[in-house]
Amino acid sequence: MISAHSAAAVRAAEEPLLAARRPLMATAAFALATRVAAALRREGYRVSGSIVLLLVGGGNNGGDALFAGAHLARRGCLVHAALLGRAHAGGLAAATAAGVQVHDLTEDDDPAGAVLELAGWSGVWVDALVGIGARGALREPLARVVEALAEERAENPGGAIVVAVDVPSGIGVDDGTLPGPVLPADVTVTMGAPKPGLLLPPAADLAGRVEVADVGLDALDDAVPAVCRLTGDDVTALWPVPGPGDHKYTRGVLGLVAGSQTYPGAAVLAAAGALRTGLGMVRYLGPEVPTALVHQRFPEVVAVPGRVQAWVLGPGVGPEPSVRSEEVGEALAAALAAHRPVVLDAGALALLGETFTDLPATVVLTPHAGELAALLTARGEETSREDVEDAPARHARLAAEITGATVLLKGATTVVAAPDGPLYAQAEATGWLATAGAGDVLAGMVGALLAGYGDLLSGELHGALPSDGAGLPARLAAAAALVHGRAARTAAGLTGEATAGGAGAPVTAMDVAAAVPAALRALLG
Ligand SMILES: NC(=O)C1=CN([C@@H]2O[C@H](COP(=O)(O)OP(=O)(O)OC[C@H]3O[C@@H](n4cnc5c(N)ncnc54)[C@H](O)[C@@H]3O)[C@@H](O)[C@H]2O)[C@@H](O)CC1
Ligand SMILES: Nc1ncnc2c1ncn2[C@@H]1O[C@H](COP(=O)(O)OP(=O)(O)O)[C@@H](O)[C@H]1O
Ligand SMILES: [K+]
Repeated sequence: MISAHSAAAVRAAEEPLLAARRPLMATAAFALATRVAAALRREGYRVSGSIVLLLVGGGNNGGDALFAGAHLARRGCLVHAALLGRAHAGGLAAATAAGVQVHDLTEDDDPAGAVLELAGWSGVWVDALVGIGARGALREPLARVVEALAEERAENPGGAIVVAVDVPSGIGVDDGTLPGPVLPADVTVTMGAPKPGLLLPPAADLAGRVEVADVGLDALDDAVPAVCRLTGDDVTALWPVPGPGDHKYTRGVLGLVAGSQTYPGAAVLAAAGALRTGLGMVRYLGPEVPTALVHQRFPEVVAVPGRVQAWVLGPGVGPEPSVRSEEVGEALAAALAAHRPVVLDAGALALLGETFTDLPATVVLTPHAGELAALLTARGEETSREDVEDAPARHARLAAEITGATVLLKGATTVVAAPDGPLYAQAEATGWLATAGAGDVLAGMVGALLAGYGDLLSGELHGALPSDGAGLPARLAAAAALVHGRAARTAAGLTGEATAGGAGAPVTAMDVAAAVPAALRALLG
């Protein structure tokens, strides 16, 4: 698992070390210099003779860069430092002593022009304007400098390597927002632990490759992270694998109220997602047309009511009131009364306007940005789709707090929030996944996982959710999002790992469901 910690948590972990006079900045700077050298070599450049431009702000973030610049100068780089704030005194002295050429632009009439000129002949730009001490959007003149560099980089994408120190300057460190201009990085060297904004959209998309420099913040090992990203190993540990003692009822039965006469296909897609995820049985409850379609594709689906361990309600049901949405409402009331975990998707989300308040965290909502905006607005928090897209984590958390439920907000990076505990941010999807019905498949997958843990989540086995079971629905939802993303990559002809390159090829939602077993095989061995 990749764990990100808030700026405050990082500062708290630093405090005792600084009090004990541990040389944190020296350690950070040495790691930064090493990573800059490695980035140069990856691109096929020699370190000695490379020209490096340090963009230095007035805080310790700039101090890191100045000390790193001294190391790089001693390794034969030609290092320039553009000072855009009152520079860290020790760092400046070290840099000057090592032969770094210092350009004090704090009183310059046109700092953006001066930086652009230096940037034009530099092979690496080190962004150390602000780190975790940033407050809001970059102020002038930093904003203008960053805008000019970002424009130059967009026009000349194969140009300089951009290395951000700790975070790309000006991102919302704790919430992943972009309050103002930010220079996209190729590499972010982050100190001690990743910061939430390096995992959360939209800021995470500007961080490039994130490398963690170990500065010995051991206190963070025991701290609850602010944001997590599950890796393949976490999913392997979580995924229910049947043993010799299992039968279909112990593996989990999922009740599915999805699809309507208008959108019958969603029933098939949600069933496909659930079945490919692995569970004992899917019970489908719906009208004639979708039932026939489901049976045509999956004769193993049982279409009579009976015992279930979890529910998926709402895919392929329109948001407007209808006989079908009433059925969804009745199923939800029954599931809540029986303390069963439930996934609420599409049409079921519209029921949450005024009714069904105070939900348990075992209810998982799966909105996309537009649906989350509608849900929040219906709950008195006027919100547009753009608001959600600008701050996905904040809005997912708000919806979780208002409803009590776990919220899985779909997008290129899928964010999962419970009312408390860490957020999850999973980014393994490919753009090909943005296709009609892919969300229905995901709803089925989340439902199947909840069914696998259904008795535990219902508190039947343990009387109550065990303490390490708090946050389990969010972890399971994040695991489903990881596998869904990897299945899409597999179906598109990419390798499952998100780091693999290549464009791949279009996929349908059914292709994604069909690729889930292959994605799981790669994880479960
Ligand atoms: N405390 C330490 O000794 C360590 C600090 N580290 C580095 O220090 C950084 C944190 O340093 P600081 O607390 O000094 O803070 P920063 O250097 O991140 O930022 C503070 C500076 O930015 C300015 N600033 C803040 N918001 C701004 C805005 N919106 N527009 C323009 N300027 C703005 C402030 O006036 C101040 O000059 C970390 O990100 C990390 O890079 C690391 O070296 C590890 C050890
Ligand atoms: N740009 C993107 N890149 C990768 N995945 C995406 C992107 N946009 C959306 N997705 C994913 O595609 C799926 C689309 O789901 P959704 O919008 O609910 O579609 P539908 O309602 O038609 O099923 C979600 O899993 C979402 O996370
Ligand atoms: K920075």
